[in-house]
Amino acid sequence: MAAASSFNFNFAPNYHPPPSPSSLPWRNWSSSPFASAHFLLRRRGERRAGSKCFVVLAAMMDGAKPTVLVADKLGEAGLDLLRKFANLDCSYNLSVEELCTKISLCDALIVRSGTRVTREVFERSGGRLKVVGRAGVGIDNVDLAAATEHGCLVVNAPTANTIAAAEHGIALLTAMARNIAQANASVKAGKWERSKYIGVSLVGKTLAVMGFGKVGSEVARRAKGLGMQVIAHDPYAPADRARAVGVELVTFEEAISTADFISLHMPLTPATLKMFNDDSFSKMKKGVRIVNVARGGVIDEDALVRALDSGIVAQAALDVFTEEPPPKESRLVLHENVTVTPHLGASTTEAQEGVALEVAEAVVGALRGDLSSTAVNAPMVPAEVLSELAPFVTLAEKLGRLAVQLVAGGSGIQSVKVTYASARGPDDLDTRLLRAMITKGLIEPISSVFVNLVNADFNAKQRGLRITEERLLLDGSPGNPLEFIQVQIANVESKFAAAISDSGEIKVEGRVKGGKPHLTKVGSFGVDVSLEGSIILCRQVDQPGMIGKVGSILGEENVNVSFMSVGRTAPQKQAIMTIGVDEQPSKEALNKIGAITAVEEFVFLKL
Ligand SMILES: NC(=O)c1ccc[n+]([C@@H]2O[C@H](COP(=O)([O-])OP(=O)(O)OC[C@H]3O[C@@H](n4cnc5c(N)ncnc54)[C@H](O)[C@@H]3O)[C@@H](O)[C@H]2O)c1
Ligand SMILES: O=C(O)[C@H](O)COP(=O)(O)O
Repeated sequence: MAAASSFNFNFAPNYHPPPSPSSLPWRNWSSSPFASAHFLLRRRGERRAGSKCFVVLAAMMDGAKPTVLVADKLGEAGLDLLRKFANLDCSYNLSVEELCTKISLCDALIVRSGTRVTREVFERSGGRLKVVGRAGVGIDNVDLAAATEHGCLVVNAPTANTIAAAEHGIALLTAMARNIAQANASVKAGKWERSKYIGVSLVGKTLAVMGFGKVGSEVARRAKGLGMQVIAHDPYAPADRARAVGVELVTFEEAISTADFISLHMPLTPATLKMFNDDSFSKMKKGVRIVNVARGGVIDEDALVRALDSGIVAQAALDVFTEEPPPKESRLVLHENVTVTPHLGASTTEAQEGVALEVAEAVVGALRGDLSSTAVNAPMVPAEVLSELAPFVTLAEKLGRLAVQLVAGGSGIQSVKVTYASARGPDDLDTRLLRAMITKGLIEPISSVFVNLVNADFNAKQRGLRITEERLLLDGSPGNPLEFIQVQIANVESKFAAAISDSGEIKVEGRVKGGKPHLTKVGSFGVDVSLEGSIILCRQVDQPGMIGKVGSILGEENVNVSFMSVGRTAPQKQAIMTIGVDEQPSKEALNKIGAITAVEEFVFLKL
């Protein structure tokens, strides 16, 4: 039984709502099975031990210490850790031009929300920048698409400031309800306005938590402790997680129309941009109070001013703004019913030490090819799965390399079909890594780009390469993750005609035998060679003495033959000889092989 699927080229970054949360395990860390785990980072196919996950990255500066630019203030614990491993350049408040000038000398960049990491930054890095570390949660200040296109890993610190942000949300909620900021200013101005600052009670009121992730759920817990009725809206949060906190998940409309207080905790994405606008304010209960410790951009700030003026919104307490710092004359900031703080949600001593360590560990890990847990623009595979998949990862890349080298020059490759034959169901077999490695194998021999797990899909898309994946569900026990992988390139000519299968595509198939990748089929011919070094494929009329003839031509050239094998259709008919060689034979030697009378065609393939 085969289930075909065309692969989605877009390695969607976290925070860009996917169709289902489970399809993007690298988003929404609190609810992900990987939340507190470490992830394995890999460099150029070299495997390292790790406890949980895997990301391909080529970031190690062999020998030399990497340079890390810290562009926003970072806690000392993080800086100390970074110093042990890298040359640190702590330069704050850089202009765009200063940042772009420095970046070509840096292997990693660490920022908070104060620095925008734009496409220009990646472009001007000239390929040196391998990791961007965001010392915090929100990655809306990092151009993830550009990072991915440049093969640059983005990591964040998703957990260390959760409690600080939740506490700040509760602080704003209670301060707003009791006019603390306004009353404080009034007393300090020499006034004593007790009747002006009568507040509202929280107990028994309905709080709608918009975005039930890490911060939202902590706010919900605390609000319940204050005696509030808490409902939540989050299209991607599991209902059972909400139920466990005693919170009902409701629709957006229901949340905003029934709440006395609304607290915002979603990321800023194209989907959430200005989701609180004239239309949504018009559906709210008159006198609603709003807290925003998420991102300013989720509110249309002009619409909020109108809603405040009309009394639909009685009060707002805001830690974040569309533009930070907001303009001095901002009507919103100056509004008497608005309480503001300068993006202080994560600003506790504890949270800052925490994020600094969290991001420093992630960046150092990424640069070293070690453990990290927080990649936001790369898929990951659990380590236990990785250890099983490792030989198939090598096989996948080599099959891609072989297949593309079999294409005759001038044929444009557009369509590649990958078949995974396995007794495991799709839920038990994560093929993203294999697909990325096949893509790497397909692209690298014919281009100068370096393809890694971060940018594989992007590079495929750039080249107009459409890769479809098919699963062949085999009977039997799923002990092995895969029985074989097949790569087929359609609508092309081959420089080795025997590589064209009966159905007209270039076809190569491989299996893992004794932990080693083997090529087991070329076109319709069964072969069996270990995929090491390079290989010569020879189609010949099956007859005695061929191995000896080819062996002596290579021997004269001092080319070491690691193996030879012959697969034939029938005795005395056609056969394919596969010869493994450690060195590349000269053109003359290859021509001599081609001149052997029985040889009908041959090709030299580099692995
Ligand atoms: N003010 C601060 O200093 C501060 C500190 C920490 C976090 N934050 C911000 O708070 C927000 C939440 O952080 P977090 O750590 O809880 O992130 P999170 O990823 O754990 O949670 C975000 C939640 O929002 C949900 N969501 C996505 N789209 C949504 C939509 N359209 N409607 C409703 N929910 C949606 C997601 O499913 C997720 O559950 C982020 O914007 C983050 O940048 C601000
Ligand atoms: O997304 C976050 O983590 C918060 O907004 C904190 O941002 P900051 O690191 O700039 O304080």
